Amino acid sequence: MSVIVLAGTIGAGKSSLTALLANHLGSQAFYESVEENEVLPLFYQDPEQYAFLLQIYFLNKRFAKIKKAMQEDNNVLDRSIYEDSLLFHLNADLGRANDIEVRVYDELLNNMMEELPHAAHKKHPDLLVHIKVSFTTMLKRIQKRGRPYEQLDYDPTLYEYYQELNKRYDTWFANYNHSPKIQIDGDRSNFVESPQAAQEVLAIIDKKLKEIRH
Ligand SMILES: Nc1ncnc2c1ncn2[C@@H]1O[C@H](COP(=O)(O)OP(=O)(O)O)[C@@H](O)[C@H]1O
Ligand SMILES: Nc1nc2c(ncn2[C@H]2C[C@H](O)[C@@H](COP(=O)(O)O)O2)c(=O)[nH]1
Repeated sequence: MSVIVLAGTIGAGKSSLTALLANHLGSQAFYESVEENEVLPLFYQDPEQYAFLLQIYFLNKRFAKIKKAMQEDNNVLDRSIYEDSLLFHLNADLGRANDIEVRVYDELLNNMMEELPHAAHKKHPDLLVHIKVSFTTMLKRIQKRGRPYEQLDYDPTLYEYYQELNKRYDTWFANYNHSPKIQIDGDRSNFVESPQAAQEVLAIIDKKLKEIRH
């Protein structure tokens, strides 16, 4: 069984392209747990208090979604489990998790990653699609989507948080080697409002999937 997974910073366009791609492939989209996530708003209110709990929440939900997504071919996952550690360690580096929490998280993540092949028939996705956006675009997209607790006027310190996150994604993608990968320029391709841009992105993904599977 194979899945395609979307990766990218906050507001990059993962959920939007997940929907487009799943519709194009006639498969199921598995979105990140956000709207029903009771910890997320608490995290943005008090990151020091909730960074660890939020990460355990997301890790657990991601693992469950991978198991479900892997039950059929060509399903599409919104954000990869490989980004979980990036997000948690950014928060830990900002002092929002203590050494014990980091140790507990790292051990749990390692154990769960070892269980992936048994739980999901296959350890890795067929393809990871990274949407790269500039920091300026990231901020614009977060504002456009309009989640109150993500806005800079809610918490101006989110500027540095988002800036560091976007910077770390470049290194993360460069080092990612768990599966074939491609990168989409989210600054230039308006696959949300331009049907032509959407077709172009889907054609790029189709081409890569064909290469991988033949
Ligand atoms: N390529 C794009 N061009 C223009 N707007 C986009 C693009 N990708 C996403 N958006 C918009 O940016 C916001 C965030 O998109 P979303 O898919 O939720 O990103 P993510 O899931 O990566 O956080 C939404 O309002 C969406 O309509
Ligand atoms: N601290 C963490 N926050 C996370 C994680 N995964 C998502 N998120 C946050 C970021 C956004 O506010 C929201 C949705 O993410 P998008 O990238 O889809 O905008 O949830 C995580 O693992 N840790």
